[in-house]
Amino acid sequence: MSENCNQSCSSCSEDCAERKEQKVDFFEKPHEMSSIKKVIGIVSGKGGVGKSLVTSMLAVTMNRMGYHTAILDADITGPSIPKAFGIIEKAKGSEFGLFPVKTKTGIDIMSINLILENDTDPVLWRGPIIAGTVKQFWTDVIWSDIDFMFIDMPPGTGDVPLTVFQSIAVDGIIVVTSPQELVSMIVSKAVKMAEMMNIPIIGLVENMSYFKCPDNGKDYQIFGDSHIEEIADKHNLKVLAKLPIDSKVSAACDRGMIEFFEGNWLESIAQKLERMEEK
Ligand SMILES: Nc1ncnc2c1ncn2[C@@H]1O[C@H](COP(=O)(O)OP(=O)(O)OP(=O)(O)O)[C@@H](O)[C@H]1O
Repeated sequence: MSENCNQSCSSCSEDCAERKEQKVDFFEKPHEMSSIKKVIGIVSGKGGVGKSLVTSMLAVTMNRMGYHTAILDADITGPSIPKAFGIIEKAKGSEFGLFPVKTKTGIDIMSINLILENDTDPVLWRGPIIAGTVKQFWTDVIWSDIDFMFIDMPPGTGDVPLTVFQSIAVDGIIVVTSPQELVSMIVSKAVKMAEMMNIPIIGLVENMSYFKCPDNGKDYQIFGDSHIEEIADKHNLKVLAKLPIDSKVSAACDRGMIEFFEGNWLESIAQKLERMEEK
């Protein structure tokens, strides 16, 4: 016990043996007309590492396997999901709630850009408003018969992702990293956050891991040697996939054609998620 103990664990940050955790359930219920079997959060330590790409590709991969998938784009200040799927129409509502927009292959999507009149308008909102909007995507949107919902989380481990994890009953998270960032620190932060929130980490995905030269077929580690395996071992986690830098993938995102990407990099993750669904 700290020598300055004031007997109030809720206002103290000491990690002492006497600490009494207060278990408060802040979970929000989804819309009463919604049916969502599994919810997977995709997180990253910082922006631009490919979190939205991994979210999109996972939804596409599981959709190809016959599951009804959905994406809740919780990245309110940097929404990139509608563009990757080439969605230009806006979300519609009824007296009961708001409906997600369906992609060409039937994936249900909700994103701030499907509501804003002009999707180039910046979202200049403070944290609580942003977190409130994400909560509404969960409580006010009618998500029908969803087998797997993927949440593209806001980057980092700050206020907004914390509120989202407290409000939405997430079944597991996948951490996306890239070799050039401070992976060790970022994974440690994500692991701590998941522990605090009591959410299982399904594993790590290393994006932009290597480049496969089309001329000689060799793999080159453009951003230097990867340390993802050691880091995963340290935290008793699994490396679920390593994605190459592939200009066809970024071109597909830019043209709104991510549903038609070719590659099976995420199939092993999809099979792992499939086993979760059976439980
Ligand atoms: N493996 C890859 N190969 C080629 N381009 C990639 C790859 N991964 C991501 N990109 C491109 O990098 C850009 C950033 O990716 P993405 O939007 O998925 O990152 P993010 O982590 O979600 O970023 P933010 O948090 O800012 O939304 C996109 O243009 C995407 O197409």
